[in-house]
Amino acid sequence: MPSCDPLLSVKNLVCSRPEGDPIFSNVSFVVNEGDICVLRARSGAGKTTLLKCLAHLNLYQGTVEYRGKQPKSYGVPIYRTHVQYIPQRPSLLPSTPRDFLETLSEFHARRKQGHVDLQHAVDVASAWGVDEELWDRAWNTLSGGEAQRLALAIGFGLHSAEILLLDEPTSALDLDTSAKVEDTLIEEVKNPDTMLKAIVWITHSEEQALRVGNRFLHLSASGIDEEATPTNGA
Ligand SMILES: Nc1ncnc2c1ncn2[C@@H]1O[C@H](COP(=O)(O)OP(=O)(O)OP(=O)(O)O)[C@@H](O)[C@H]1O
Repeated sequence: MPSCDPLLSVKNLVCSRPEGDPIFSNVSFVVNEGDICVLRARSGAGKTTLLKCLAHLNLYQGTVEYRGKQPKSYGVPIYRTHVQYIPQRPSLLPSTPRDFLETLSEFHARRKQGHVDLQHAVDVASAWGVDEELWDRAWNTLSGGEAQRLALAIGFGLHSAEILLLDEPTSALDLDTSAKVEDTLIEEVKNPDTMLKAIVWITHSEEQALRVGNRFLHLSASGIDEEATPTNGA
């Protein structure tokens, strides 16, 4: 019988600065299959911090459950392949995109997470205008937009994430390239034959929020509100 648990369930999340004062508290929401949840808030409100909590990369209080179970019951590394955070600035990674993809794919193969299609990542990046030679350049020599597209393509190529947590994924891209990336991501969520089932997507752009989102979440220090349309100037 199919599970009736939401894909991701977040209850009473609190995340604090090292000094102890909370960045946000009382954050509760669910993510269901087919959702592209746009997450907006003023700068510094804690959007990146929230995505890192969801990926179990930050300490938090409260509960995060993926398909009804907490990250530790999957093993945190496995959990992170299913609920995958893609940072805004991948250029801080060591080595090259190809090395990173191969390292991750070896990890996935070892854990028998299914087929690891390296060529798929290369093809997706090409469709987004990334030259193949960039796969072998050091991350820190790539432009912000090149690094951003390669990091996203790696997320796709691994075919293991059911939920992508995207931190301003097109912030470094021009409008045309951004539109291509948006279309690929939306199609991937809509297509029942692909692994990807939902996205939580941070954007400062109201226009982009309206293009990609079917749910609109607004984060503040006191919690998260769901809105019918994205908040102006978030
Ligand atoms: N490791 C840390 N130590 C201290 N403060 C931190 C740490 N990480 C984040 N913060 C603080 O937490 C707050 C939220 O940061 P976060 O990056 O999550 O905000 P954001 O909403 O994503 O911002 P932006 O829209 O500018 O990217 C900020 O005030 C930030 O300075």
